[in-house]
Amino acid sequence: LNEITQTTQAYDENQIQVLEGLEAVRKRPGMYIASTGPKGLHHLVYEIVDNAIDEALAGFCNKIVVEILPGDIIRVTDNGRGIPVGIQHKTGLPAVTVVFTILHAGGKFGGGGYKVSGGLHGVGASVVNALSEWLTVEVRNGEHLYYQRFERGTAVTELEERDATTETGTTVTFKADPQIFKETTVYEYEVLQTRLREQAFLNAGVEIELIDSRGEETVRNNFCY
Ligand SMILES: Cc1cc(C)cc(-c2cc(NC(=O)[C@H]3COCCO3)[nH]n2)c1
Repeated sequence: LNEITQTTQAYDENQIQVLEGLEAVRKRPGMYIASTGPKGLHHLVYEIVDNAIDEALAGFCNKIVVEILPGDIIRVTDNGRGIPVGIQHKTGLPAVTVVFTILHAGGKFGGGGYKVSGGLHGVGASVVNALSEWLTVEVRNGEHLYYQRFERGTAVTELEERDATTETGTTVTFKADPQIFKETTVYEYEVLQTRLREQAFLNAGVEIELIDSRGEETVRNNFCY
């Protein structure tokens, strides 16, 4: 009984932690991203790409695709191992759900929950999730495709196990929340292009492709050094 109680209890406490963390991000976005203007909007993409780059630095990914879809929806896909889907003992939640809902205030290098100038060092996924009208994550772990959807940071589905697949990788699709980004939610291709080229240069061996499919003609650029 204790085991069940423990899981149930942990779930409740963690639920509260999740809601408090995400509420803080939505209340004071400027504490977590540069601004809620165009710079902050583009920063959302960089936070997600940073996670895929971490996987590449770990040696398990060599291709990252960033796509701007109609409606200024962003899709980032990597061909890494896939974020773990196993249940995390502490929270009783799948690890991938924790990545998107628990505010890892300490960051990778310890310290407080404050923003570090260069970004959130690969722990910004929950911040992006909190500031998105909706976000979906798809994980391919070589056995199945897993899927989960969030709205303004709150899970609106469980982690669903879907079709079998031999592929591995992670895809995150999100729409920035116009309630947060009041000035604009339109991405500038050149701004993303400049930053992604830089990231490809700094992380030699990782191919980064940028695709803009918002217009009649799809525009694409590949960066690989
Ligand atoms: C596009 C995107 C967005 C986010 C938030 C994470 C990732 C991501 C995270 C990882 N990999 C992991 O988390 C590691 C860590 O644990 C072992 C399996 O791989 N690959 N890709 C990719």
